[in-house]
Amino acid sequence: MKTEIISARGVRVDLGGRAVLRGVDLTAGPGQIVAVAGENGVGKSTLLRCLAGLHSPSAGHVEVLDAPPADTAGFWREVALTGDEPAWYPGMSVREHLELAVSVHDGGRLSVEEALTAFDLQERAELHPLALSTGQRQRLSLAMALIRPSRLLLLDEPERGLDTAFRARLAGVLRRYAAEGGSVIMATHDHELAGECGARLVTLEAAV
Ligand SMILES: Nc1ncnc2c1ncn2[C@@H]1O[C@H](COP(=O)(O)OP(=O)(O)OP(=O)(O)O)[C@@H](O)[C@H]1O
Repeated sequence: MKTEIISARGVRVDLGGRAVLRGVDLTAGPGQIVAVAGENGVGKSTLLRCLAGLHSPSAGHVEVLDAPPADTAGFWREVALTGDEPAWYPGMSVREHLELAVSVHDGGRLSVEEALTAFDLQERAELHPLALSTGQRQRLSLAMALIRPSRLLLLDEPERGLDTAFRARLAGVLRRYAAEGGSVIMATHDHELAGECGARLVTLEAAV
């Protein structure tokens, strides 16, 4: 029986006429957290986008949940991606954004109150997201990904804007997600976060 959630072999991605990724291998099974590290520009975000079906590899083979990743509704029911700040709905509060995530996905992994507590947003729940600080908005982005059911989280620099105390707390949130059988691939510069999550570290080297 196949147990891998992600299987990427010999992946090459070309952007702007040059290879950004070349010969990249990555696997992850249920309950595993993988931290993808490497210097600025080495291709971490590109790899995540490739796993999300948003870039096609020009060589190699990628399977996510037993099929090539595809930007389809069925794929996004199983996979949550965070990276660039999402567009927030005008006139909707933090709480309403979380309620929306639960209703769109037919139920939550967490209740809205649990998510507000886990991401320390209880006192900001009635504000519009743009009234939050940068780090608080990052916590909301992560809460939107974790409140809904999924089998795979693709997180691009989840530590962005977070203070040290919340980074430690995030490690606990991700460990719990993995303990429930979910897989996490995160691009990160934060080796401490990766260590606290018990993540397997994969360091990308510049494609030559
Ligand atoms: N659309 C694009 N067209 C051309 N080149 C691109 C495009 N997107 C990214 N690149 C290039 O691909 C390389 C990898 O970018 P990527 O964002 O994946 O790096 P990264 O490892 O995530 O970097 P960082 O740590 O700074 O976030 C960079 O040199 C970037 O300039």
